[in-house]
Amino acid sequence: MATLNNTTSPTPSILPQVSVLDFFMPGSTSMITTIELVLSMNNYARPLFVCLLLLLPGRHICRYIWGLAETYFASTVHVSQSSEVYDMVVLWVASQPFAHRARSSLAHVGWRRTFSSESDKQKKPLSYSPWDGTFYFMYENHLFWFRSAEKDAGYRKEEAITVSGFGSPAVLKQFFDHCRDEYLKLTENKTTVFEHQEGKWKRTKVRSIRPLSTVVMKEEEKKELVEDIEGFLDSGARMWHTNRGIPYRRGYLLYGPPGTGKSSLCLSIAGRFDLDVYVLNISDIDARAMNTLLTELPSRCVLLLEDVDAIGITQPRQAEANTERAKKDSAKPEGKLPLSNLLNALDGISSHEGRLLMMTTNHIDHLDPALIRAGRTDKRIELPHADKDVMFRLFCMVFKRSTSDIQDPGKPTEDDAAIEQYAHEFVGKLPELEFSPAEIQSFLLEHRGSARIAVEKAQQWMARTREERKKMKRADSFVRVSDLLHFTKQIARILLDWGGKSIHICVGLIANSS
Ligand SMILES: Nc1ncnc2c1ncn2[C@@H]1O[C@H](COP(=O)(O)OP(=O)(O)OP(=O)(O)O)[C@@H](O)[C@H]1O
Repeated sequence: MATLNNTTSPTPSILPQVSVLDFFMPGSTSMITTIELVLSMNNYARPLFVCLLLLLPGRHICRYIWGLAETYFASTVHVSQSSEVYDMVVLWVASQPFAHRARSSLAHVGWRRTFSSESDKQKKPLSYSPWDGTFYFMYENHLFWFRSAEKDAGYRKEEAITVSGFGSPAVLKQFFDHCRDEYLKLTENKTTVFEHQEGKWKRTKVRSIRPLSTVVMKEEEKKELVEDIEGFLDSGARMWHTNRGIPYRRGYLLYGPPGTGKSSLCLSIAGRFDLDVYVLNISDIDARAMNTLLTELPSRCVLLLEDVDAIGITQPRQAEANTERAKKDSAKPEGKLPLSNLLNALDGISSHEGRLLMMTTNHIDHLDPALIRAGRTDKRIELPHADKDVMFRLFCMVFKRSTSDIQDPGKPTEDDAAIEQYAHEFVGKLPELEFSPAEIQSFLLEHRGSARIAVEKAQQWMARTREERKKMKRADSFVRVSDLLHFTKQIARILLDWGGKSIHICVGLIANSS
């Protein structure tokens, strides 16, 4: 109790003096009061109070010391979201225990499954990665910390991460190599497809490699293509080209009607040579963005330009330069990339060496000769509608048993000889070069439970498909007629307008002259 009395009694006696002090040193009154309060505290309260007082600046001091240590002794690697390294690190981090304990996380739908071979049983599985904070972990007995935050990347926000650690930068690099190895394990036997978004390459799909044998086409042509690419990707090929001053690039054009396997062949080739596919959507970008994207391509990859006839770059260059209309066209949002820019980017000084260019088109005759001249397009491969051989092989591919198929034990299965027999019957019922492999495959899949039923229904399907095509053609020609009517109306309106104006001018002139 005595102590309590002591704490209260001195305060009023010093007030008159401190108010004068306060005049010269604002805040000194309360400081002196606090000191007196501490001095008058009992033995337990005093150290407790002192500890609390120390703790407050202590936190700042610690942070300051940590900052200094980080600046002078830690190594840091920065990774932006648009880089593939981001996936490597975040995938590794997401699989670590500290990530599961993180109180702040970013949720993703089906993200890890993109890479792994987990079954698709679960609908929209969620995965989490630590987000917005600092997360500490041990790697090879070194303390590392991972930070993620949103950063300003010019006109938009971009997620960025940093990984830091004390000690030699070599350990940090070793950590990144480890993340890379884990990532490569996940993408083994997979083809990664990149597309561009906001001027940056972004991984959009990771697909299981499609075996080349599943793309049904003329075998000699396929073999020739594979050998050509093998030669191009050979370890000594780059030097060979350099020594002879020949640009180290190769271009292929795959052409044919829709659904004949052009895209499938590109993906399959990429898988066969363990290359990633970069899909360039030309209708979406201007010349500058395209140049930047091309310079960011890795040293070995497939650059895919799909439907080159349909992207507004097909006008011959002469016409492009001369006609007013072409100038107007080039201002349109679609096809805003002039052909000359594309050609320069593909094989000009700044173009990328070591890439495989694959272009696909449904209309080779619509293409500018400059785009498909030798040197830009080294090989042209036609993928036509299905002939007898293609139909036969498609049939066998769908119905023959594969060793990795999961068999239904209750279901009788036909042996390969019987399937081949059915395949011959099937081929006999359909005409050559009328249907695309995609159409035939789709029909066969409809009846994949029974080869016999597929054969029985083949002619019915053929008649139905022909009928559907006729209807589509009629609808198409109707659209064309209505387009023509619309066009005629426009012309008539312009003529009337023009005629009206001329009469008006003539009347005006006559009136003036009289
Ligand atoms: N030659 C083929 N061999 C095996 N499958 C094929 C073949 N052609 C088409 N298909 C199948 O048809 C579907 C469509 O094929 P794909 O997209 O490769 O055709 P495409 O020629 O690129 O068509 P488009 O010109 O419309 O882009 C795919 O599922 C593919 O498996």
